[in-house]
Amino acid sequence: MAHVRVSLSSPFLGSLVSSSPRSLRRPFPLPKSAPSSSTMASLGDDPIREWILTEGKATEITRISPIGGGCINHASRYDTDSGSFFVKTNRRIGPSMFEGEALGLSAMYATQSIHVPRPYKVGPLPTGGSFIIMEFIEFGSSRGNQSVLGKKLAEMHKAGKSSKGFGFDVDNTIGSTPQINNWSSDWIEFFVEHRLGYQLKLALDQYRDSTIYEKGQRLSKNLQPLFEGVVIEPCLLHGDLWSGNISSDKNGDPVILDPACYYGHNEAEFGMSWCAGFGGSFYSSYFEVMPKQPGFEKRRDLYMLYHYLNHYNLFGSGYRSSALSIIEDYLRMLKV
Ligand SMILES: Nc1ncnc2c1ncn2[C@@H]1O[C@H](COP(=O)(O)OP(=O)(O)OP(=O)(O)O)[C@@H](O)[C@H]1O
Repeated sequence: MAHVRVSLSSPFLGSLVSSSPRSLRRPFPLPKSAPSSSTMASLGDDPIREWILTEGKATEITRISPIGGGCINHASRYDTDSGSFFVKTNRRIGPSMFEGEALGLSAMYATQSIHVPRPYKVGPLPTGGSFIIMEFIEFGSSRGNQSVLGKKLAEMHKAGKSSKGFGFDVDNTIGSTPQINNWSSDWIEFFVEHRLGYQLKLALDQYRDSTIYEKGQRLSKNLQPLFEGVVIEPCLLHGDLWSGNISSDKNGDPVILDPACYYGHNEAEFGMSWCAGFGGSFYSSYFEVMPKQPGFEKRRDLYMLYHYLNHYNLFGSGYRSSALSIIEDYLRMLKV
């Protein structure tokens, strides 16, 4: 999914902070009558209505309201006599993007740990494009309790195990950049090839940035000392955990949305922490469930580097110096 990354601590985007990213726009009331035969005949033209009025077990859709906040997709709330549904549509991109999102949501949902919307249906739109229908979540007013967020995220990491190694069953996107998830039994190899390597090559191709490419490659070949004494089990990651994808439900429990899931080193989950505002209570609760591993602090910037490079590739040179200085600091530290 595409994002404009907004971090209160970001020196680049501070003025873009939206005051109410989750606010609903003006709703469009629908007629309350039961579906007529002509409506029924046209249901096949509208697979969203069709699913809601059949498998969704509703007999009428009472209102459809657009929801703001997203960047690349159109989001709506469908209110029905069997509850509300959250629907995203994209008029240009086929179902593969939403299939990736749905598989990620299903995997996280299956851990029964942190609240994520349950995905119901993905499909093509008859006029081109695609849709996803999922559980509608009524958000609460607060951002939720940091300590509970840390604990529940760690529970998800602990419960979400993989028998296939590092990767995911489908590729997905990080922002709008493809994220390759080919399975691998070796975490460093996976991270070097499909995370750092992909972004470095993109920077070379689109900006001809041979400096960042060559220094980044040199770092990639010398990562081993950062992982000494660490046992890395693949665990389910949200993959794009920043403040725009974290909320709370009306009970105050944390909710995480809009994932770019894969199975990876749990510490890679903190790669977006520079846009997430995690505090001390978040980390202490997290580490009670998923103990901190030796060298955690040394690897923290490495995992951020992937996302800084992605921001550089998505949004341009404002992020280049952050990415380059992380690379150069590591080259100095590792003496390579
Ligand atoms: N299950 C849900 N129930 C209710 N509201 C939701 C749900 N999922 C997302 N939203 C809200 O809908 C808005 C758009 O969703 P989302 O951010 O997933 O859209 P997108 O266009 O796919 O993403 P992006 O932000 O990556 O462009 C967000 O502001 C979010 O708060």
